[in-house]
Amino acid sequence: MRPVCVGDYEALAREKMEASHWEYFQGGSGEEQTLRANRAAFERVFFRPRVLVDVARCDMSTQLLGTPVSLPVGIAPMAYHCLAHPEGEVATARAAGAVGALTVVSTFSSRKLEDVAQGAQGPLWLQVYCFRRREVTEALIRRAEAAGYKALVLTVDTPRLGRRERDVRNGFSLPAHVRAENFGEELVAALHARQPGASAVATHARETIDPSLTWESLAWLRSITRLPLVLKGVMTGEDAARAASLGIEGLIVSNHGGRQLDGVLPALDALPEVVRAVAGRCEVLMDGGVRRGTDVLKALALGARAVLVGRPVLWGLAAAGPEGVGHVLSLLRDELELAMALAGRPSLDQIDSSLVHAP
Ligand SMILES: Cc1cc2nc3c(=O)[nH]c(=O)nc-3n(C[C@H](O)[C@H](O)[C@H](O)COP(=O)(O)O)c2cc1C
Ligand SMILES: CCCCCCC(=O)C(=O)O
Repeated sequence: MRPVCVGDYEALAREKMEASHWEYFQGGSGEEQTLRANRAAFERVFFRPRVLVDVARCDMSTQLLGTPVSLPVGIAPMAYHCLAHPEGEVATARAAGAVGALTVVSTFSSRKLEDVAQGAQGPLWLQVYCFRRREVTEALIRRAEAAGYKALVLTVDTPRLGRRERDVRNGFSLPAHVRAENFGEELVAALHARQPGASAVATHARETIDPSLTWESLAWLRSITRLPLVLKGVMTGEDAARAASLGIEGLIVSNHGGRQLDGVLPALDALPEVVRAVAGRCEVLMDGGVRRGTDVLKALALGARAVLVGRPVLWGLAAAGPEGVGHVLSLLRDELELAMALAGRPSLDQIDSSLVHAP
Protein backbone atom coordinates (compact mmCIF):
# COMPACT_ATOMS: atom_id res chain seq x y z
CA MET A 1 0.00 0.00 0.00
CA ARG A 2 1.17 3.56 -0.71
CA PRO A 3 2.38 5.27 2.49
CA VAL A 4 -0.40 7.25 4.15
CA CYS A 5 1.75 9.28 6.53
CA VAL A 6 5.36 10.38 6.81
CA GLY A 7 6.09 7.71 9.42
CA ASP A 8 5.25 4.97 6.91
CA TYR A 9 8.31 6.00 4.91
CA GLU A 10 10.62 5.29 7.85
CA ALA A 11 10.20 1.51 7.67
CA LEU A 12 10.36 1.50 3.86
CA ALA A 13 13.61 3.49 3.87
CA ARG A 14 15.21 1.27 6.49
CA GLU A 15 14.65 -1.81 4.32
CA LYS A 16 16.41 -0.17 1.39
CA MET A 17 19.48 1.18 3.14
CA GLU A 18 22.81 -0.27 4.24
CA ALA A 19 22.65 -0.53 8.06
CA SER A 20 25.51 1.87 8.96
CA HIS A 21 24.23 4.51 6.53
CA TRP A 22 20.76 4.20 8.03
CA GLU A 23 22.19 4.63 11.52
CA TYR A 24 24.07 7.76 10.44
CA PHE A 25 20.75 9.25 9.27
CA GLN A 26 18.69 8.14 12.26
CA GLY A 27 21.10 8.58 15.12
CA GLY A 28 21.46 11.25 17.75
CA SER A 29 24.25 11.96 20.20
CA GLY A 30 24.93 10.37 23.59
CA GLU A 31 21.85 8.76 25.16
CA GLU A 32 19.68 10.26 22.40
CA GLN A 33 17.65 12.01 25.10
CA THR A 34 17.19 15.15 22.99
CA LEU A 35 16.38 13.11 19.89
CA ARG A 36 13.44 11.50 21.74
CA ALA A 37 12.48 14.73 23.49
CA ASN A 38 12.07 16.59 20.19
CA ARG A 39 9.18 14.25 19.33
CA ALA A 40 7.73 14.09 22.81
CA ALA A 41 7.50 17.89 23.00
CA PHE A 42 4.84 17.95 20.29
CA GLU A 43 2.71 15.53 22.33
CA ARG A 44 2.59 17.95 25.26
CA VAL A 45 0.95 20.69 23.20
CA PHE A 46 -2.82 20.59 22.54
CA PHE A 47 -5.09 22.67 20.31
CA ARG A 48 -7.87 25.08 21.28
CA PRO A 49 -9.84 25.07 18.00
CA ARG A 50 -12.39 27.71 17.04
CA VAL A 51 -15.62 26.69 15.30
CA LEU A 52 -18.06 28.16 12.78
CA VAL A 53 -15.27 29.74 10.78
CA ASP A 54 -15.39 29.70 6.96
CA VAL A 55 -12.60 27.29 6.07
CA ALA A 56 -13.69 26.55 2.50
CA ARG A 57 -10.23 27.66 1.41
CA CYS A 58 -7.07 27.43 3.51
CA ASP A 59 -4.09 29.45 2.33
CA MET A 60 -0.66 28.14 3.34
CA SER A 61 1.47 30.42 1.19
CA THR A 62 3.94 32.81 2.79
CA GLN A 63 7.32 34.47 2.29
CA LEU A 64 10.60 33.51 3.92
CA LEU A 65 13.12 36.36 3.90
CA GLY A 66 11.22 37.80 0.96
CA THR A 67 11.11 34.53 -0.99
CA PRO A 68 7.58 33.30 -1.78
CA VAL A 69 6.88 29.69 -0.80
CA SER A 70 3.65 27.68 -1.13
CA LEU A 71 3.84 26.23 2.36
CA PRO A 72 5.56 26.98 5.66
CA VAL A 73 7.49 23.70 5.50
CA GLY A 74 10.97 23.47 4.02
CA ILE A 75 13.79 20.96 3.88
CA ALA A 76 16.46 21.14 6.59
CA PRO A 77 20.09 21.05 5.49
CA MET A 78 21.37 17.49 5.62
CA ALA A 79 24.66 16.08 4.43
CA TYR A 80 25.13 13.24 1.95
CA HIS A 81 21.71 12.58 0.37
CA CYS A 82 23.51 10.23 -2.06
CA LEU A 83 23.58 7.69 0.78
CA ALA A 84 19.84 7.46 0.17
CA HIS A 85 19.63 7.79 -3.61
CA PRO A 86 22.11 8.18 -6.50
CA GLU A 87 20.65 11.53 -7.57
CA GLY A 88 20.97 12.84 -4.01
CA GLU A 89 20.30 16.53 -3.36
CA VAL A 90 19.47 17.20 -7.03
CA ALA A 91 16.45 14.91 -6.70
CA THR A 92 15.50 16.34 -3.31
CA ALA A 93 15.56 19.96 -4.44
CA ARG A 94 13.70 19.18 -7.64
CA ALA A 95 10.93 17.48 -5.68
CA ALA A 96 10.73 20.32 -3.14
CA GLY A 97 10.55 22.92 -5.91
CA ALA A 98 7.66 21.07 -7.51
CA VAL A 99 5.56 21.65 -4.38
CA GLY A 100 6.88 25.20 -3.90
CA ALA A 101 8.91 24.41 -0.78
CA LEU A 102 12.24 25.88 0.32
CA THR A 103 15.33 23.66 0.30
CA VAL A 104 18.32 24.43 2.51
CA VAL A 105 21.33 22.74 0.92
CA SER A 106 24.11 21.51 3.21
CA THR A 107 27.76 22.56 2.90
CA PHE A 108 28.32 18.80 2.83
CA SER A 109 25.96 18.15 -0.03
CA SER A 110 26.88 15.06 -2.02
CA ARG A 111 26.04 16.89 -5.26
CA LYS A 112 27.66 20.16 -6.33
CA LEU A 113 25.67 23.19 -5.22
CA GLU A 114 25.56 24.39 -8.84
CA ASP A 115 24.04 21.09 -10.01
CA VAL A 116 21.42 21.28 -7.25
CA ALA A 117 20.53 24.82 -8.35
CA GLN A 118 20.30 23.84 -11.98
CA GLY A 119 17.77 21.08 -11.29
CA ALA A 120 15.70 22.99 -8.74
CA GLN A 121 12.56 24.97 -9.58
CA GLY A 122 12.09 26.32 -6.06
CA PRO A 123 14.02 28.59 -3.70
CA LEU A 124 17.36 27.48 -2.27
CA TRP A 125 19.35 28.65 0.74
CA LEU A 126 22.87 27.42 1.45
CA GLN A 127 23.81 26.11 4.89
CA VAL A 128 27.36 27.13 5.81
CA TYR A 129 29.88 25.47 8.09
CA CYS A 130 32.80 27.76 8.75
CA PHE A 131 36.11 26.08 7.92
CA ARG A 132 39.41 26.66 9.71
CA ARG A 133 40.58 27.80 6.29
CA ARG A 134 38.37 30.84 5.81
CA GLU A 135 39.14 30.98 2.08
CA VAL A 136 37.32 27.65 1.66
CA THR A 137 34.15 29.10 3.22
CA GLU A 138 34.47 32.28 1.19
CA ALA A 139 34.84 30.38 -2.09
CA LEU A 140 31.74 28.30 -1.24
CA ILE A 141 29.70 31.44 -0.57
CA ARG A 142 30.83 33.05 -3.82
CA ARG A 143 29.70 29.98 -5.72
CA ALA A 144 26.32 30.00 -3.94
CA GLU A 145 25.77 33.66 -4.82
CA ALA A 146 26.64 32.99 -8.47
CA ALA A 147 24.28 30.00 -8.57
CA GLY A 148 21.31 32.03 -7.25
CA TYR A 149 21.01 30.88 -3.63
CA LYS A 150 18.87 33.37 -1.73
CA ALA A 151 20.26 33.24 1.84
CA LEU A 152 23.05 31.77 3.94
CA VAL A 153 22.32 29.63 6.98
CA LEU A 154 25.29 29.55 9.35
CA THR A 155 25.13 26.52 11.64
CA VAL A 156 26.31 27.63 15.07
CA ASP A 157 25.79 24.49 17.18
CA THR A 158 28.67 22.47 15.75
CA PRO A 159 32.11 23.63 16.89
CA ARG A 160 32.73 19.89 17.01
CA LEU A 161 30.51 16.98 16.11
CA GLY A 162 28.33 15.51 18.86
CA ARG A 163 29.33 12.01 19.89
CA ARG A 164 27.04 9.80 17.86
CA GLU A 165 27.64 6.43 19.38
CA ARG A 166 25.93 4.49 16.60
CA ASP A 167 28.51 5.89 14.16
CA VAL A 168 31.38 5.21 16.57
CA ARG A 169 30.27 1.58 16.97
CA ASN A 170 29.88 1.18 13.21
CA GLY A 171 33.20 2.87 12.41
CA PHE A 172 31.10 4.95 10.01
CA SER A 173 32.79 6.44 6.96
CA LEU A 174 31.53 7.50 3.55
CA PRO A 175 31.60 4.94 0.74
CA ALA A 176 33.75 5.93 -2.26
CA HIS A 177 30.73 6.83 -4.43
CA VAL A 178 29.33 9.37 -1.92
CA ARG A 179 31.51 12.50 -1.73
CA ALA A 180 31.30 15.96 -0.26
CA GLU A 181 31.15 17.20 -3.84
CA ASN A 182 31.63 20.89 -3.13
CA PHE A 183 35.27 20.35 -2.19
CA GLY A 184 38.53 19.04 -3.58
CA GLU A 185 40.05 15.72 -2.64
CA GLU A 186 42.50 16.99 -0.02
CA LEU A 187 39.70 18.53 2.08
CA VAL A 188 37.45 15.47 2.13
CA ALA A 189 39.82 12.49 2.22
CA ALA A 190 39.25 11.92 5.97
CA LEU A 191 35.54 11.26 5.34
CA HIS A 192 36.43 8.03 3.54
CA ALA A 193 39.07 6.78 5.97
CA ARG A 194 37.50 3.84 7.78
CA GLN A 195 38.67 3.47 11.36
CA PRO A 196 37.14 0.90 13.71
CA GLY A 197 35.75 2.61 16.80
CA ALA A 198 35.67 6.09 15.24
CA SER A 199 33.30 8.15 13.12
CA ALA A 200 35.05 9.51 10.03
CA VAL A 201 32.56 12.39 9.93
CA ALA A 202 33.58 13.40 13.46
CA THR A 203 37.28 13.13 12.64
CA HIS A 204 36.78 15.20 9.52
CA ALA A 205 34.84 17.83 11.46
CA ARG A 206 37.62 18.12 14.04
CA GLU A 207 40.22 18.57 11.31
CA THR A 208 38.38 21.05 9.11
CA ILE A 209 35.72 23.02 11.01
CA ASP A 210 36.71 26.17 12.93
CA PRO A 211 35.89 25.64 16.63
CA SER A 212 36.91 29.21 17.50
CA LEU A 213 33.97 30.88 15.73
CA THR A 214 32.42 33.67 17.86
CA TRP A 215 29.89 36.48 17.56
CA GLU A 216 32.76 38.63 16.28
CA SER A 217 33.18 36.26 13.31
CA LEU A 218 29.74 37.31 12.04
CA ALA A 219 31.18 40.68 11.00
CA TRP A 220 33.60 38.82 8.74
CA LEU A 221 30.75 36.81 7.22
CA ARG A 222 28.73 39.97 6.68
CA SER A 223 31.72 41.63 5.01
CA ILE A 224 32.00 38.96 2.32
CA THR A 225 28.36 38.65 1.25
CA ARG A 226 25.20 40.64 0.69
CA LEU A 227 22.96 37.62 1.14
CA PRO A 228 20.69 37.62 4.21
CA LEU A 229 22.11 35.68 7.15
CA VAL A 230 20.29 33.06 9.20
CA LEU A 231 21.76 31.42 12.32
CA LYS A 232 20.83 27.77 12.80
CA GLY A 233 21.05 26.24 16.24
CA VAL A 234 20.05 29.17 18.45
CA MET A 235 18.27 27.76 21.51
CA THR A 236 18.05 30.59 24.05
CA GLY A 237 16.46 33.99 24.34
CA GLU A 238 19.86 35.47 25.28
CA ASP A 239 21.54 34.37 22.04
CA ALA A 240 18.45 35.23 20.01
CA ALA A 241 18.40 38.78 21.37
CA ARG A 242 22.10 39.18 20.61
CA ALA A 243 21.62 37.95 17.03
CA ALA A 244 18.69 40.30 16.50
CA SER A 245 20.65 43.26 17.86
CA LEU A 246 23.39 42.47 15.29
CA GLY A 247 20.84 42.62 12.47
CA ILE A 248 20.79 38.90 11.68
CA GLU A 249 17.80 38.36 9.40
CA GLY A 250 16.69 34.92 10.53
CA LEU A 251 17.06 32.28 13.23
CA ILE A 252 16.43 28.56 13.17
CA VAL A 253 15.61 27.19 16.60
CA SER A 254 17.25 23.79 16.35
CA ASN A 255 19.23 21.25 18.32
CA HIS A 256 20.44 19.64 15.10
CA GLY A 257 17.84 16.89 15.38
CA GLY A 258 19.35 15.73 18.69
CA ARG A 259 22.74 15.14 17.08
CA GLN A 260 24.85 17.71 18.95
CA LEU A 261 24.58 18.49 22.70
CA ASP A 262 22.58 15.64 24.19
CA GLY A 263 20.27 16.81 26.98
CA VAL A 264 19.56 20.17 25.38
CA LEU A 265 15.87 21.02 25.52
CA PRO A 266 13.49 20.12 22.70
CA ALA A 267 13.45 22.67 19.89
CA LEU A 268 9.69 23.19 20.25
CA ASP A 269 10.14 24.11 23.92
CA ALA A 270 12.89 26.61 23.11
CA LEU A 271 10.80 28.30 20.42
CA PRO A 272 8.62 30.64 22.55
CA GLU A 273 11.54 32.23 24.40
CA VAL A 274 13.39 32.87 21.14
CA VAL A 275 10.30 34.38 19.55
CA ARG A 276 9.79 36.61 22.60
CA ALA A 277 13.43 37.72 22.64
CA VAL A 278 13.60 38.81 19.01
CA ALA A 279 10.23 40.59 19.21
CA GLY A 280 9.71 40.60 15.46
CA ARG A 281 13.23 41.79 14.59
CA CYS A 282 14.06 38.62 12.65
CA GLU A 283 12.20 35.69 11.15
CA VAL A 284 12.17 32.60 13.36
CA LEU A 285 12.00 29.07 11.97
CA MET A 286 12.37 25.81 13.87
CA ASP A 287 13.28 22.21 13.18
CA GLY A 288 13.46 18.94 15.11
CA GLY A 289 10.89 16.19 15.32
CA VAL A 290 8.33 17.58 12.86
CA ARG A 291 6.51 14.55 11.45
CA ARG A 292 2.87 15.68 11.06
CA GLY A 293 0.89 18.61 9.72
CA THR A 294 -0.41 19.05 13.26
CA ASP A 295 3.23 19.42 14.43
CA VAL A 296 3.68 22.20 11.88
CA LEU A 297 0.53 23.93 13.14
CA LYS A 298 1.73 23.72 16.77
CA ALA A 299 5.11 25.24 15.85
CA LEU A 300 3.41 28.06 13.92
CA ALA A 301 1.11 28.71 16.89
CA LEU A 302 4.15 28.98 19.15
CA GLY A 303 5.61 31.66 16.88
CA ALA A 304 7.57 29.95 14.10
CA ARG A 305 7.21 31.47 10.66
CA ALA A 306 7.97 28.08 9.13
CA VAL A 307 9.43 24.71 10.03
CA LEU A 308 12.12 22.63 8.42
CA VAL A 309 11.92 18.87 8.13
CA GLY A 310 14.99 16.64 8.27
CA ARG A 311 15.01 12.84 8.41
CA PRO A 312 11.56 12.26 6.81
CA VAL A 313 12.90 13.76 3.59
CA LEU A 314 15.75 11.25 3.57
CA TRP A 315 13.25 8.46 4.26
CA GLY A 316 11.19 9.55 1.25
CA LEU A 317 14.31 9.80 -0.91
CA ALA A 318 15.62 6.37 0.11
CA ALA A 319 12.24 4.67 -0.27
CA ALA A 320 11.03 6.18 -3.54
CA GLY A 321 13.51 8.75 -4.90
CA PRO A 322 12.23 12.21 -5.87
CA GLU A 323 8.63 10.94 -5.86
CA GLY A 324 9.10 9.90 -2.25
CA VAL A 325 10.38 13.35 -1.28
CA GLY A 326 7.49 14.98 -3.11
CA HIS A 327 5.02 12.67 -1.39
CA VAL A 328 6.48 13.35 2.08
CA LEU A 329 6.08 17.09 1.51
CA SER A 330 2.58 16.68 0.05
CA LEU A 331 1.51 14.59 3.05
CA LEU A 332 2.71 17.32 5.42
CA ARG A 333 1.04 20.01 3.29
CA ASP A 334 -2.28 18.15 3.14
CA GLU A 335 -2.22 17.35 6.86
CA LEU A 336 -1.47 21.00 7.66
CA GLU A 337 -4.29 22.17 5.43
CA LEU A 338 -6.73 19.81 7.14
CA ALA A 339 -5.50 20.82 10.59
CA MET A 340 -5.94 24.51 9.75
CA ALA A 341 -9.52 23.82 8.63
CA LEU A 342 -10.35 21.79 11.73
CA ALA A 343 -8.78 24.43 13.97
CA GLY A 344 -10.75 27.23 12.36
CA ARG A 345 -7.62 29.05 11.13
CA PRO A 346 -7.81 29.26 7.31
CA SER A 347 -4.74 31.47 6.85
CA LEU A 348 -1.31 31.63 8.45
CA ASP A 349 -1.87 35.11 9.88
CA GLN A 350 -4.77 33.71 11.95
CA ILE A 351 -2.49 31.25 13.72
CA ASP A 352 -1.25 32.49 17.09
CA SER A 353 -0.62 31.27 20.62
CA SER A 354 -4.36 31.30 21.43
CA LEU A 355 -4.60 28.18 19.27
CA VAL A 356 -2.62 26.04 21.71
CA HIS A 357 -2.63 24.94 25.29
CA ALA A 358 1.08 24.43 26.08
CA PRO A 359 2.57 23.32 29.41
C1 LIG B 1 21.67 12.79 8.25
C2 LIG B 1 21.63 14.22 8.75
C3 LIG B 1 22.58 15.12 8.28
C4 LIG B 1 22.54 16.44 8.74
N1 LIG B 1 23.42 17.34 8.20
C5 LIG B 1 23.36 18.63 8.57
C6 LIG B 1 24.21 19.58 7.96
O1 LIG B 1 25.00 19.28 7.08
N2 LIG B 1 24.12 20.87 8.41
C7 LIG B 1 23.25 21.24 9.40
O2 LIG B 1 23.20 22.42 9.75
N3 LIG B 1 22.39 20.36 9.95
C8 LIG B 1 22.44 19.07 9.57
N4 LIG B 1 21.56 18.18 10.10
C9 LIG B 1 20.52 18.64 11.05
C10 LIG B 1 19.25 19.06 10.29
O3 LIG B 1 19.46 20.23 9.56
C11 LIG B 1 18.08 19.34 11.23
O4 LIG B 1 18.47 20.25 12.20
C12 LIG B 1 17.48 18.09 11.89
O5 LIG B 1 17.62 16.94 11.09
C13 LIG B 1 16.01 18.33 12.19
O6 LIG B 1 15.47 17.28 12.91
P1 LIG B 1 14.58 16.08 12.27
O7 LIG B 1 15.52 15.21 11.52
O8 LIG B 1 14.01 15.45 13.49
O9 LIG B 1 13.51 16.71 11.39
C14 LIG B 1 21.58 16.85 9.68
C15 LIG B 1 20.64 15.93 10.15
C16 LIG B 1 20.66 14.63 9.68
C17 LIG B 1 19.61 13.66 10.20
C1 LIG C 1 30.67 19.77 11.06
C2 LIG C 1 31.06 18.90 9.94
C3 LIG C 1 30.34 17.63 9.76
C4 LIG C 1 28.89 17.80 9.60
C5 LIG C 1 28.23 16.59 9.06
C6 LIG C 1 26.81 16.82 8.73
C7 LIG C 1 25.99 17.08 9.94
O1 LIG C 1 25.78 18.19 10.33
C8 LIG C 1 25.40 15.98 10.64
O2 LIG C 1 24.57 16.23 11.55
O3 LIG C 1 25.70 14.80 10.36
